Amino acid sequence: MYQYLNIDAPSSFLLFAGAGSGKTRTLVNVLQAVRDNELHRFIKAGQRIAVITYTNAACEEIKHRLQYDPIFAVSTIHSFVWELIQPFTSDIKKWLETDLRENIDKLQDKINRARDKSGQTAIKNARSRDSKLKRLERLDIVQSFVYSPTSTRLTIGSLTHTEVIKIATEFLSEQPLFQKVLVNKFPILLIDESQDTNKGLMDALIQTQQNHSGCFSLGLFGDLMQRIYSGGKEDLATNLPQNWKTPEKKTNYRSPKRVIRLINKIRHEDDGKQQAEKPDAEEGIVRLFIVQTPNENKSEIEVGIREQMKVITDDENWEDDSQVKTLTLEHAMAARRGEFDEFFTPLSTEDSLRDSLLNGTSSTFKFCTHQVLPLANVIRNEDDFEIMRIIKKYSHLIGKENEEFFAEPIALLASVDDGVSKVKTLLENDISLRELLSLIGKYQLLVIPDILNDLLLEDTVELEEEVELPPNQEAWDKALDARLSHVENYAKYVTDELGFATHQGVKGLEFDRVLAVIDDKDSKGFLFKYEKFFGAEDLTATDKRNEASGIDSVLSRTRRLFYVICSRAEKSLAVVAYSQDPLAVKNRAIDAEWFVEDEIILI
Ligand SMILES: Nc1ncnc2c1ncn2[C@@H]1O[C@H](COP(=O)(O)OP(=O)(O)OP(=O)(O)O)[C@@H](O)[C@H]1O
Repeated sequence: MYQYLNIDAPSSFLLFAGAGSGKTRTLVNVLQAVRDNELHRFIKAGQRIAVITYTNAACEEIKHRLQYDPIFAVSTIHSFVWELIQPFTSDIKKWLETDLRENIDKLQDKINRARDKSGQTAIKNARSRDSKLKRLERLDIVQSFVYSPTSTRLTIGSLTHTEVIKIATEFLSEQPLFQKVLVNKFPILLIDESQDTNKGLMDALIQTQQNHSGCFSLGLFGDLMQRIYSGGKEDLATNLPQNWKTPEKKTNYRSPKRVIRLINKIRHEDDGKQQAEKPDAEEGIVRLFIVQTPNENKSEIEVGIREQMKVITDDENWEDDSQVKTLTLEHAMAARRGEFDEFFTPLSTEDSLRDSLLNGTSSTFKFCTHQVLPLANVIRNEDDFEIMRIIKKYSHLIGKENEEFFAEPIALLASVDDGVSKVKTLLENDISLRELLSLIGKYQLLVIPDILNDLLLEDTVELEEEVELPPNQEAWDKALDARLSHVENYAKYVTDELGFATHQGVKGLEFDRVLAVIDDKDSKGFLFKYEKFFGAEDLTATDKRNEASGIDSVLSRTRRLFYVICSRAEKSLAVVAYSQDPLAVKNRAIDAEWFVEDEIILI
């Protein structure tokens, strides 16, 4: 594949291959080879190699494997296109003006045609129109636009995630100059997980490649069977330009034989592509546990299943939390099982906090995870050196810039000491975040962000009347009552150190032992329905029609997600299906030849 990236005679290619076939590994190896052989040419020409991945975690992994060499620009698709469009302020402004006007007209039209002018929908449309009008009016004063893939704070010049993709797509499709900017800057562009890249943008990139085929190589990696998000280019494999290469990879290097047989069977109902085992593959073990619902003891049941897996596989690690990855459909389900729901649930119900809660990026979350928890930890361990380092670094209490410290250093250090020992006593119990922060605030061991500080003060201030808190603060007010252990588990969850992840979040990852929990009732989503897929719930006429005519539907989406989760296992796999009709699930699993009778355990 290295030869495709020869910048004197580049080729473009699509490497679509099944799970664990080494796509990501190939991507990294090929890039290392380019760097080893052609580095000087790129540096001389002031050019870089672009790599687009689907998540920030995947970005980090690839950057790490490429030793953070600056010749590679590794980013998510949003960050990548933002970097490209950012200098074009006046073009962005023009695009935004047209887009806002079109949307305002559309909304106005809907409002005019609404039968009930004071109904919920009409009111929502009017609100949305007004906010767009306001944005349009203030467009003139924007000096430069801003975009952050992680921040949810919108300022007057902010662009949304959708907008940066749309703008880049339109610029690439309609401005030859913009295509030139891209290919001059990045003569090689590789996209991992390209099955989920926005369709319009993908078309524009392929068009760009066709117009610059002599000096630009576009390489796409992915697997249509692992398409989880809508909006991707479904016909990517069947509608490629003729001069593209389509190398194949048929071996699964990740999973043991039994898992490969299972995922081959799952895939058999979709595009039918099958994988072979690597020569030294182990046999591996899979089991399907079916649990009758409703059931209130899911956590205990899953602990029991892990004990059974330990015996079945003769692998002690099934009992060790850190050695098993439990996959749930939603974060909320992981939060309950991973005991971080007291902190997570109230914050996750607030839309404006949700994204930063999941990637742990906002300053208030960081305050909790990077200041409060480490401080509590070193106080618990009586690590005096670290205690002082953290307090000094974050509190501004100890140092010449604090007049109080300057005037009476000994008294102040005594107060810090007092505070630390009170915190230590408090930490002997699983106290709430509120209790801990109150004490930290009282002794000024850290600088508490305003949003939390106001909530801590509330008890002591006599309020004349009940004040309604803004939604953000209300959510934080509830989260402050979380026990500290829940905040600690949350911090581990967002850094992937807790043994839980979501079905959608594990694309591209691999784990020795996977416990995949299938539980529609506990999830609020409507995109995936395992009960239907497993035959425990009737299909609607539309489901049947879609399935028969190959239209993407809840069944095909669920099948692909099932393929993704089962294909993460490197040694053994336990699928736990909570169902209202265990027998139907069992029959379907046997009929489809996913599992044999001996591998199915009814609970
Ligand atoms: N040729 C190879 N020889 C040995 N091991 C390999 C080879 N190719 C890949 N592997 C190993 O197999 C595992 C899966 O590889 P990789 O993650 O690159 O696959 P992938 O195709 O990107 O998978 P997925 O689509 O499921 O994310 C990794 O542990 C990788 O190191």
